[in-house]
Amino acid sequence: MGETSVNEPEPNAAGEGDGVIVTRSLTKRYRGGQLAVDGLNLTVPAGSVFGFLGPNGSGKTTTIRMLMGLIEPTSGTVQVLGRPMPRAVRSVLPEVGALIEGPALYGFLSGRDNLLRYDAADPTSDPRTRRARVAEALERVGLTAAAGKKARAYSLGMKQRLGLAAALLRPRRLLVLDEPTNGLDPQGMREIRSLIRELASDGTTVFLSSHLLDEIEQVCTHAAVMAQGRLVTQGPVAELAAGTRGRLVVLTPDVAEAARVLKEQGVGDVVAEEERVTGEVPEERDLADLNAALVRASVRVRGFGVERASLEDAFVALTGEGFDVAG
Ligand SMILES: Nc1ncnc2c1ncn2[C@@H]1O[C@H](COP(=O)(O)OP(=O)(O)OP(=O)(O)O)[C@@H](O)[C@H]1O
Repeated sequence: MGETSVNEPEPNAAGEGDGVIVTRSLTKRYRGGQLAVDGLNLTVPAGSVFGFLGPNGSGKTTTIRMLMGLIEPTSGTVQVLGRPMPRAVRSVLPEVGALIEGPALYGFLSGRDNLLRYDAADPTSDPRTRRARVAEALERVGLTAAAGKKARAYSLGMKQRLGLAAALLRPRRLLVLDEPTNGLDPQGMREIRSLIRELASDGTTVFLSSHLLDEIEQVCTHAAVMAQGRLVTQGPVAELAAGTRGRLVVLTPDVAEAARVLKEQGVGDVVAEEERVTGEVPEERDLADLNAALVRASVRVRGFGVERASLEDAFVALTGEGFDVAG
């Protein structure tokens, strides 16, 4: 591309104030004609743990590849750390730690030797402090005890952690993690999540993709939701779900009668379970009126309330689809 660092635009302070990652009308159409990402406007605030959420095939990996300068957009722009990608890829990537599609490891080398090789591949790293740097990264991800084992003997979770350690060999302003807990057991997932929280508490912005809604709710401060290549919504996680009304839950021994009354009162999607009836309350209905109607019909009510809406409720409300559908 004939890129030189001389005529590369300086990091733009105003641009970065807008976000560590900013995409405008970002679009990718693959050669076969598949429109994988369609007009994406993404803004990732500095210091956030940003969840990039979507069912399989919704365009997450394609977007991440464009963010990292691995593939060219068909149209639209990407700025990472205030600089345009892929043009500024050489100056941006050293400040970005990435874990994409599983780390590339040498199975015949130990975890420690893999990291020593990674570190040696970085022309800016000082060989005199290499061992100390690698030891610190191993410690950080909890792999010190297993550092001498060959990488091929590592579990999937240990491989992910080794990949994270490689991303942490130098201080990073941004970490980009593609499905970091994919294939891990619940314990491994918890460990990676707590590591992500710890990194974020040091001020690193973390951008991670996931197809797991509850994972995003547990670890992320902000999220963007994708469906079929398009952005459905983005913002602080608390606000995304707050915009959606949660489900009405009535606890009662008179399940059949309660279900009948609620339907009659215009409640949608009424589901009767054992000692519990749930449903969707229309916007205009006052909950107090519903409660009064139940009491009038002599339904014995043990509990009456609205469950907090989850991100999944928000997704379903925004797309009219279940979250698990493959794109
Ligand atoms: N190299 C490619 N050539 C053609 N089509 C592709 C290519 N890579 C991905 N696609 C298509 O683009 C769409 C988006 O895929 P992408 O991998 O970005 O989604 P994703 O959200 O990351 O899904 P997953 O979680 O399954 O990886 C899919 O329909 C996929 O089949």
